[in-house]
Amino acid sequence: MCRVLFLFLQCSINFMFYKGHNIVKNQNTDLVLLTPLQMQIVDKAAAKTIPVKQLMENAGWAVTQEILKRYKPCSVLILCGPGNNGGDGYVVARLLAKAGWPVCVGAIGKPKAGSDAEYAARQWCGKTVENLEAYVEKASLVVDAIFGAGLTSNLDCRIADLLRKAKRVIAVDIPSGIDGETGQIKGYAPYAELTVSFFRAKPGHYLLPGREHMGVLVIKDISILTNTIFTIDIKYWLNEPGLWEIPRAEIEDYKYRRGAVSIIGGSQMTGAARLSAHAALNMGAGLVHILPLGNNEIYSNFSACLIVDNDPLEDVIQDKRRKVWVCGPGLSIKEVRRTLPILIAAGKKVIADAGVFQTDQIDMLKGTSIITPHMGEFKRVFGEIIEDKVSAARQAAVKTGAVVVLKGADTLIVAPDGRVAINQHASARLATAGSGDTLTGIIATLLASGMPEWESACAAVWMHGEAGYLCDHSWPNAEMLANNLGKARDNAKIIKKIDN
Ligand SMILES: NC(=O)C1=CN([C@@H]2O[C@H](COP(=O)(O)OP(=O)(O)OC[C@H]3O[C@@H](n4cnc5c(N)ncnc54)[C@H](OP(=O)(O)O)[C@@H]3O)[C@@H](O)[C@H]2O)[C@H](O)CC1
Ligand SMILES: [K+]
Repeated sequence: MCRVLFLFLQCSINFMFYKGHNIVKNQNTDLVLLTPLQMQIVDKAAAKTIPVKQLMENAGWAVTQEILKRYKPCSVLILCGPGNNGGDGYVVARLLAKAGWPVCVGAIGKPKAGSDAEYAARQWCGKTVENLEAYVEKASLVVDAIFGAGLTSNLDCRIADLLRKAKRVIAVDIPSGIDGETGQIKGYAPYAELTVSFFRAKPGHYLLPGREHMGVLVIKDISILTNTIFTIDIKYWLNEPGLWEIPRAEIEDYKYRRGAVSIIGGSQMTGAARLSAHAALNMGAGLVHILPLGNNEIYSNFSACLIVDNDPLEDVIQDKRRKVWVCGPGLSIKEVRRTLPILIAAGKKVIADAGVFQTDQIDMLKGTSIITPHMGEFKRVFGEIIEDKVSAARQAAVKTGAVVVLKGADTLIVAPDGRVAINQHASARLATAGSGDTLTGIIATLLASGMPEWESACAAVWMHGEAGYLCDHSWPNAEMLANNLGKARDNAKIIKKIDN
């Protein structure tokens, strides 16, 4: 009850800040992810009201509290780099030693004269060791305060070798070597068992491969005010309820207002379109049509709730109430070429999946609303990833004008205007045949119910993950996922109620 009240108050305050502000629009600030560069801007803004020395003290205190909460006293080596990450490390050393723990510091580089990190280093009166190789092997815990947001290039081999020898690592802000924006590894990065970061998480905490290195990730408040976020053009969010809102069923709803989903049904691989339809029906679409390109009987026998079109596509698209179409699941390239251009030319909102990714013809996708490739399909259409996958997905979104759902263990939902949501709400067990068709049906339902493109895709990806979690310990197949969607939708609303 208290938590609900607290969250309600917090969100009301957040909402007051949102109003009238044109950068973060009606979106839960708790879900904002800040790039290292944006974090520097926040730090600078925060430093106008709280000195950096105090922020550093708060950061070090926050890390110390997490260590004291989780571990019994043991020998700790704190590796401190030359910047403020190292500064946080010196604070941890002082506070842990004060709590009676056997602590020593290993200095990797020297803080700049007059810097806040140098100030923190001077406050450390305990043991500083030189022979780091020997100490790192002996220490029960190694605190990695070498580099955080300020990492600029690959980790030096000596530092990498040192970290390799550590048995159990606790990372301050982020494990050294992980790029806070992309989650990529710069040379080497340790696998921490606990990572304590501050104010807001960074994209690199959730993007793979970085995410695998975090262990338990804890984000601590260090007294930076939420309103410092509003000076920044936020582009990254964690995909959780609160980032989007699912329309409620209203008493005056009728089937077309709830949303009509139309699916092109392949003539050979008929399971995919049926799975999309099954998901749309279970997600609460007002009505679901399949337009078969052959094999009508199998679609007609599928479900009494499904409407199977008898007329050709050219006629069916005249129905203005049928705005949202799924094109691709189970389709051959020939079938895609026969249908996709007609849908786009008719101004339909098209969710393009599977069969549309069989060529490298990007132009074919222009005018679609949402595309949902997995990494293999993405590379086939857009080529190898040269920088990182977020940049590649952003470029693809700009080129096609569509929201790109780049499916994987860290599914990205990227809008042509640059917004990126990172999804971690999914288990590896979702990787099963038909799972993508189910996702397409969920997206179509939400889009047909009036949600905007990016929000529909974000909500659908979360609910797809939730449906997988609802399968408990069994291995979900696509039908089981679809069967859990009603409950997944309810759960999204329950969490949403608390957050807003
Ligand atoms: N609000 C907050 O979240 C706060 C965070 N704090 C902590 O501050 C760090 C960020 O501090 P910063 O000083 O910007 O950066 P780092 O400590 O990560 O590193 C900067 C120094 O490291 C050198 N560097 C960078 N990469 C390498 C490399 N590959 N090899 C060798 N040296 C490297 C860099 O040298 P330059 O020549 O590039 O300048 C710097 O000397 C954040 O992560 C938090 O832990 C604050 O304590 C309080 C508020
Ligand atoms: K670190």
